[in-house]
Amino acid sequence: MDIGSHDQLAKASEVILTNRVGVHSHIRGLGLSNEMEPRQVAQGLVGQVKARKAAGYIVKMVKEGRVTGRAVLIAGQPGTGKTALAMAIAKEMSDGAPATLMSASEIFSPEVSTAEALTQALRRSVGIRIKEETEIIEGEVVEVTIERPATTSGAKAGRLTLKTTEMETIYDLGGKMIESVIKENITAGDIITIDKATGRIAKLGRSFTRARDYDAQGAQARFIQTPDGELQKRKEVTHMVTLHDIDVINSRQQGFLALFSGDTGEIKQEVRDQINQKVSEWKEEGKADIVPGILFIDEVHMLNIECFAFLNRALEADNAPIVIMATNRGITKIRGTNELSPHGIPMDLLDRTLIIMTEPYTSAEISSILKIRCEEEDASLTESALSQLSDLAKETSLRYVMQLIMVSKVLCKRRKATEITTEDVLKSYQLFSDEKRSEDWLNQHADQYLFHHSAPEINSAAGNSAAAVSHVEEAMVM
Ligand SMILES: Nc1ncnc2c1ncn2[C@@H]1O[C@H](COP(=O)(O)OP(=O)(O)OP(=O)(O)O)[C@@H](O)[C@H]1O
Repeated sequence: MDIGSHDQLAKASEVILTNRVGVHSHIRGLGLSNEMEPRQVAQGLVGQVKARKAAGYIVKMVKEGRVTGRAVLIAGQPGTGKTALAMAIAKEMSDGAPATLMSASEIFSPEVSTAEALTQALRRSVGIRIKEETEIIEGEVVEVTIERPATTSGAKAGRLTLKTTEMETIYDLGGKMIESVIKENITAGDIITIDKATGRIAKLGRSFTRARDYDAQGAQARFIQTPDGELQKRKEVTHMVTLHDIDVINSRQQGFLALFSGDTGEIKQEVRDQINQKVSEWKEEGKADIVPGILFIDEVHMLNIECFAFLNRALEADNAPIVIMATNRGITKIRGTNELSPHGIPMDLLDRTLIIMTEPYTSAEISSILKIRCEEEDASLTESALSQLSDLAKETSLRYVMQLIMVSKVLCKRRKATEITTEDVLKSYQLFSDEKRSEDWLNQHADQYLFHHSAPEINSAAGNSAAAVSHVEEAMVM
């Protein structure tokens, strides 16, 4: 069999190692200093300092658990980083309270009502930190013996001797435990814990007394003291689940498997009432803490008046999460009505909302964002190609230009070069139209299309964009 040349194999492994790069994958946090001051470029975010600082205060309040049921609106022109900001907030929260990110259109589905979908989203954003005492066995492994059966059908038998500084015990191992011991590669001298309820084995490190046993210890070998006292101990562990997880597990017709399929259907109000009551009992008994998190609803203008009324009410409930909304709409109709309102959001909800405005980027900021994106997409480009992309972003949009990076990279690779040049950028710009050029095209060829409505304001916008595009083309030909 021909297993392929070295080159072919190298190419195949290159494909396997390729990481998928998402549109916001470069965002790692809000990039704030300890004093809550945003750095101009940090953790993948560029500029937008006022909005980042405001977002930082929201995160701080949520982390301190001091607020519940607030509404925040991130408003700004398209492509000014509203979703990027929400992603950064979610990253900042990653180790604590839950953060749910969704688009308003996800609320509408044939399976569940909008009220149910919103309730599920809200309850997914409230965490319950459950404290539990579990029994563990903790000690240093003195000896592990696993007897393999002579026939394939026979069961394995095993014994594990563990000790502390004060005692030593031999445990018989069942089939599952034997598997864990083999998988974790447990050997004499390891300090381990065994969760008695689940049988899960965790390696804590190697015993100091064995530090000189082998010359070749792994670089990360962690040496620790042999535990003292009893082998069996009680330890407090905490788990974080969301209210929605508890709802699903307790909703009989769903079962916990619905958590994996995401197909939870409607959950009865009685189930939720019982769970709320149980959770407040746990809270009073000190067994659990309620941790309200964040629900981010992008494109919030897509919600209709009923959804807004529902949200308004839901925010008044105890332990409601912070609802962060984002929109790029100006003064527009509230869906489901003929009423105009700023951002398409009813005034009563706007009135209780903290608004964070995002501002358009300067040329230098656009250039910085593009540079970060090129690094993220592993694309190296010449200085002139970068400034050409920045110019194009001003004429078209930041989003469109970000897409050109990947196309230019493919073109560059095809001509076996390593650095994207202005020619690659120009070619990709000519291959893929931006929104303004496609609109311009439609207006020019209106008579060849079906159902073409020529709106005067669209025509004038297209006229401007045509001028802008020809200006870019001129600049690129030079
Ligand atoms: N300040 C920033 N720093 C780094 N990347 C950014 C910044 N702002 C925007 N981006 C990136 O630019 C792209 C467009 O931004 P984003 O989707 O966040 O805009 P938006 O304001 O949500 O737009 P829309 O109103 O159209 O939904 C994304 O890939 C985003 O990650």
